[in-house]
This record gives sequence, structure tokens and C-alpha cells, in this order.
Amino acid sequence: MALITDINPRNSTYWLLVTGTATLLIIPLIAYLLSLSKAAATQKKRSPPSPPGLPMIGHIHHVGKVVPVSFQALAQRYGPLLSLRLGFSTCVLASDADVAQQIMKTHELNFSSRPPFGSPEHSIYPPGSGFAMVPYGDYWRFLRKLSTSRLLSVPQLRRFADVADDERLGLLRSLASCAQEEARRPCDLGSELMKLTNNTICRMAMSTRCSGREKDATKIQEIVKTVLQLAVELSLGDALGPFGKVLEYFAGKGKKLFGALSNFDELLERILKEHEEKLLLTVADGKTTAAPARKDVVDILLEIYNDPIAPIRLSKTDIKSFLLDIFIGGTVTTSSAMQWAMGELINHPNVLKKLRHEINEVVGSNRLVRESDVQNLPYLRAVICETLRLHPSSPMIMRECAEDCEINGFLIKAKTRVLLNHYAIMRDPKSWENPNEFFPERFLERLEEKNRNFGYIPFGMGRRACPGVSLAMMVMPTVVGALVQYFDWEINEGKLDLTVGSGAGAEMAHALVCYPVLRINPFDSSG
Ligand code: HEM
Repeated sequence: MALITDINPRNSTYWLLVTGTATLLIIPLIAYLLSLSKAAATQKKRSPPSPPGLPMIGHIHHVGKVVPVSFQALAQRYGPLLSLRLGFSTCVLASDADVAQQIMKTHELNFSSRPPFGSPEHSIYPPGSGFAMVPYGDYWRFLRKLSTSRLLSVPQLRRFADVADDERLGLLRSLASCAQEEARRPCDLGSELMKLTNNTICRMAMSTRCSGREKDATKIQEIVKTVLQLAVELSLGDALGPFGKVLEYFAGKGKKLFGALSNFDELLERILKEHEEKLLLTVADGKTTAAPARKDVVDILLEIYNDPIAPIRLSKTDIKSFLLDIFIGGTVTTSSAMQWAMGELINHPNVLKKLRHEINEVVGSNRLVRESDVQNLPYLRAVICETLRLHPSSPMIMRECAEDCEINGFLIKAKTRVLLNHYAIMRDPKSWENPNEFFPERFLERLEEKNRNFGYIPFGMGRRACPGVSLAMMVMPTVVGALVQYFDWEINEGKLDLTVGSGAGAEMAHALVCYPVLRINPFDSSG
């Protein structure tokens, strides 16, 4: 009763009640109307266009043998941003510099994760471990910082510069012996380069050669090759859905992948144990420092594993999974780029001659080209840049959209997989003149500008960009430079066949078989 008598327009309580009730009713109403208009706007926004599809398989029939090339053809015909349905999975295909810039810069944070890849039942490590496929968050940020500031940092790589030099000399020695044989013997330069990259990364990461187990590096090379090949085949199986699963079951590919990963795990377990024992021995010796004189990647990771106050507690599974990603991300990519560089140089004798002239002028012929020379060898750098443009080692990369966003006026829904076709982007005539021509001179001018507009992204861009770029750029120019400095390269006849191989990796279809001819013997006077 007292309440009713208090409700009087001249009373302040009355106005409080009125405005309070109005606020309570109006705010949800406004929110509701806003959500309706937002939903309507979202509905109005269209998904990116699609090429003609077929029932069930969607756009699988558009996927050619060389995947990045067939996707480039799709973009040329239907546009730089496309929705594709590949069997039971969907993705958005991005194929020019402008779209890449929106994904990797304008909406960078929104595209900082990668979608889950492959079935968890084929992996022995849980999805949250590793590096390359880990979702953006605290754990990934920790590993990223650790990689750039310690594991793959320039000072750490310089500490292992002798390892890179030693492996390079090993390569030159092997090629020289091939060249010096009386009967002309061809050499498979591709597999020599793969051995070099694999050994260099193995020694920097876990000092395998130093511990006297030379075969470990070879085993890792075989495992990485198998894992890469099977993972690609199985992901295709996943895209095909139930049909893929049946095929895959008969082929037993999942089992094989699991087997290869188990071998890797066993080998890594032993290597971790050896590192831990080495650490314990140093402590038992009573030396002032328990740490090895030069810490490799495993030493540093174990240090964090043993650190009770590390911001993120790494498990041994995390360490093994991280190492697997480093091998998968670093070995084939770097060796494939050097193969392409040598293939292009052999097929372009004028470029090779110009490069050799530059090296002769700057370094001379009495010593091997060194890492510190590279800054004074612009044409060598241009050859490497042009190789990575024409033959990106990671021609297609995956990102995932965290929240709904708009690109080129099209709606990209949360959780959409986005496939960036680096191959198409770096051969786009909008960004490059005569894009399919090997022409290193283009990098002597306006490199900065090209870099800025996202037409040149061999190592990706933004926070998810390649953390191994310093290692790759330390190895590639010095190896290619030495191969040009010390050898002439002969082939059977005509030109090398530089056809791009089938699959998603855009590697060379044919082995890089050639005849090295010694110009100067590197073992007489190498510096
Ligand atoms: C020519 C050599 C190489 C090329 C062209 C290359 C290219 C790339 C590209 C395009 C990406 C994806 C970037 C993005 O999403 O924006 C990537 C990621 C990655 N690369 Fe490399 N890479 C090379 C060498 C290496 C090396 C030597 C290592 C390590 C030893 C390495 C380790 C990784 C890792 C771990 C990732 C995943 C990073 C993440 O997701 O946060 N790569 N690389």
C-alpha cells in the first residue's frame, strides 16, 4: 500500500522507477534489434564465389596432379578468393597479393591459427603438442619466442657455423670424388643436398654426429620423407570422407604413418636420454658448470623441461613433437630450394656466369664463399630470392579464421580453413613482369617494395611466418655459391627437365642428375 501511494509523478522515486523499468526493457530490445540487423547483414554478405561443382565430390575434379598449379588455374578463371568444397571438407582459396595482405596483415590476429590437419588416430603426439599446427595462444607464443630468441636465433646459429661449414665441405668432397672418377659418373645433386640439410639440422638440433651415431641422421631423413608423403595422402583421404577412409584402410597408410612416427619417437627417446646422461656426467665430474659448452636445441629444451619456474612446463612429448616439426619444416624445404636454384642456374648459363663473376670479384678463387661474404654478393642473394619466388618450398599454407570477418566484401565464417596459394601469388602478373621467367635481376631493384605489397611471401608473413628463415638464409647462399664457385655443371643433352612434380609440395618431378666438373679443387686451398 505504501508503495502505491509513493507512485506519484511528482515524486523522484516515481521517475526512478519509470526510467529503471524503461532501461530494463529498452536495452534488451535495442540489443535484440541490433542482433537482428547484424544477422541480416551477415546473411546479406555472401561467401566467396565457387567454381562449378559436382554432387558429393564438390570441386575435387578441379584438383590437378600438381595441386598449386591447378589451384592457380582456378584463381585465374574464377577470381583470387574462392570457396571450395573438396569432398567432405571445405576451404577458402586465396591467390593474390591483395587478399594475402588482408589475411596476413589487416586481419592478422584472426588468422593466426592453423586448422587441425590429418586424423588424430594416425599421430602419436596429441594435437596440442608440436609447433607448426598448435593453435595461437600462450603455448604457441612461448615456443615462438623461444625459437626466435634462442633455438633458431642468429647468435645460436653462429655458434654452430662450423657445423654448417663442415657439412658443406662434406658435400664438396663427395662431388669432387664423383668428378675425379675416370669414368664419367652422374651425381644425384638433389639427394646430396637433402643429406647436407638433414645432417646440418640434425647436428644443430641434437649433435647426433658428435655423439658418434652417424646413422641417426639418415634414419631421420627416411622417417621425415615417409611422414611427409603419408601425411599428404592421408589428408586427401580425410577430405574424401567415408570413401577416403575405405581406400586408406586397404592401403594401410594410416598404419604406416603410425609406424614411421613410432620409429621417430624411439630414436628421439634415446637421443633425449643420451643428452640427459651427458648432463648428469658433467655434474658428477664436479665441474663448475653443469651445462655443456655449446648447447644444442635438445639441451635448451631439456633445460626448460627441468626448470620448475619456466612460464610453460614442457613435457618430453612436447619436445619430441617440436623436433619433428623442425625436421619436417626445415629439411625438405631448404634442400628443395637449393635444388631448384641449381636446376635454374644450369639451365641459364648466362646467369651462372654472371654469378660466378660476382663471386670471383668479391671472394676470389683461393677460398670458399663464407656467410659473411653474402652481404657483399647482391646477385647471389637475387638468385636465391628469385628461386624462392618461382619455386616456393611451401607453395600452399593453411590458416584458420577465428571469428567471422569480411574479405573483398565476402564473408569468411569462423573456423573456415584458408589455403594461401604462395605459388600463384608469387607468379601473379599483377605483381611481377614475365612472372614465369627466371630473372634474378628483378631483385636487384625494388625488392623492398615487392616485399611490402605481399606479392613476395616465400616464408609467409606475420606472427605465423617461418621461424627458420635465418637458418635457411644462412645455408642456401653459401652452398649454392660454393657449388658455382668450384664446379662446372654438365648434363646429358639440351636442358634439364624442370617440370614440377605431382602433389602439393611443388618439388622437382625428376631427380637432379648432372655431372660436376671440378674448376678448382676446394681441398687444396679452402679458407
Ligand atoms: C627455404 C626454406 C624454407 C621455406 C621456403 C619455408 C617456408 C615456410 C612457410 C611459408 C611457412 C608458413 C608461414 C606462414 O604461415 O605464414 C613456414 C612455417 C614454418 N617453418 Fe619454414 N621454411 C623454410 C625453412 C625452414 C627451416 C630451416 C625451419 C626450421 C629449422 C623451418 C621451420 C618452420 C616451422 C616450425 C614453421 C611453422 C611456424 C608456425 O606455425 O608458427 N622452416 N615455413
